[in-house]
Amino acid sequence: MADDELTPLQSLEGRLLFAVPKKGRLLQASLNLLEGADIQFKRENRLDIALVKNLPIALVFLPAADIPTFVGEGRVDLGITGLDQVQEHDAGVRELARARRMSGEFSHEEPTKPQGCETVMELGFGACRLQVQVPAKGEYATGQDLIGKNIGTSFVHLAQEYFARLELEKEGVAPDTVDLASRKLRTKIIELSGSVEAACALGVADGIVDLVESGETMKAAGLKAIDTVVDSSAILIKSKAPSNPAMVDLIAARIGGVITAQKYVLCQYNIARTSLPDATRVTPGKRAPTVTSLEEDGWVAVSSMVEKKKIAPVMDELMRIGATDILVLDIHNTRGS
Ligand SMILES: Nc1ncnc2c1ncn2[C@@H]1O[C@H](COP(=O)(O)OP(=O)(O)OP(=O)(O)O)[C@@H](O)[C@H]1O
Ligand SMILES: O=P(O)(O)OC[C@H]1O[C@H](OP(=O)(O)OP(=O)(O)O)[C@H](O)[C@@H]1O
Repeated sequence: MADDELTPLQSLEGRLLFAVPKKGRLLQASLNLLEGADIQFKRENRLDIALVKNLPIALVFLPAADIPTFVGEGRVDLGITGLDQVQEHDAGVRELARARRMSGEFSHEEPTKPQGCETVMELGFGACRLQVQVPAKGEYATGQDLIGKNIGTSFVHLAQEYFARLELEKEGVAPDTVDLASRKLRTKIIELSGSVEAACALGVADGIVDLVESGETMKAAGLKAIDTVVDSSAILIKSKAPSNPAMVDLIAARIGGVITAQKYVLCQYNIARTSLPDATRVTPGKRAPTVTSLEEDGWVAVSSMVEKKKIAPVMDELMRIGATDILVLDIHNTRGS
């Protein structure tokens, strides 16, 4: 039977599973990355699995918060999610392990694959911070002031660890010497699944632990940040035992190429050979600039990758050292750079 005659679930056999956020802040940038890496697929309406046409891969569309679980348990080979979600998942795994230790319960079921996920690379989008926030006009100024209070959050495990540390610090105990979950938290962590910023105004919480990007939501809700728990951005993660490591490397190389292309431009110009040391200083390239002789004696053409965000001052500097015919070109894709 041909692949297109099978239902997606039937034809997953032999395919690398790649989890992609099914909605929300990371969806569009993730789809752009897949397109740049020439991962071709058609997502049928309401189906969360899509077979890739040109590679032995199946995409699985999952909530960003669940992707670390699927990858960490080795059910899915690769995934795109936020570092905040990976850290929250890891904190949950630590908590479960501690709870099991404390109750004397040990799992007899040995996992068939190594557990946990590894970061392959940062993806250059989805930058945000998980911050402790309190009413801007209220009495709380530090995390310590919130000890014993009510905290609203979707990141319950990270919040629990954060306040466990603060409580230990306050008692003068070094957090690293104590099992964080082996003691009862005085601070009350209240799990909320969205619109966390409303919790203080509505009297549910004294403070919250929530994501901030532009700060607009926090400002509109009359909150201010008093501490940062995680500095996050989107990452590519892989399972510790992927089904096809060579395919994981291929996808990672393709995605890496797209990210580099998005981050850099190619700067080309002509310059007197005597000024080449200055030029190399201004545009060192990722490894070294490419220098070609020109027909005109004493002149060379230089070509070098420059970070997009630095290109304007670099062009100013090139003009200053006597470069001419300066061109800046977009890079469509890269590999091996
Ligand atoms: N304001 C933001 N700016 C940038 N990235 C964000 C922002 N909010 C969240 N993120 C990133 O996107 C990830 C997914 O968040 P998002 O709110 O889009 O999830 P979701 O799956 O739609 O869940 P929910 O239904 O809880 O909102 C976060 O874990 C974080 O890494
Ligand atoms: O600093 P800002 O740029 O304003 O972004 C921060 C907001 O974005 C996220 O929520 P999202 O809009 O994804 O909705 P949610 O509250 O349903 O999670 C986050 O939980 C904040 O509420």
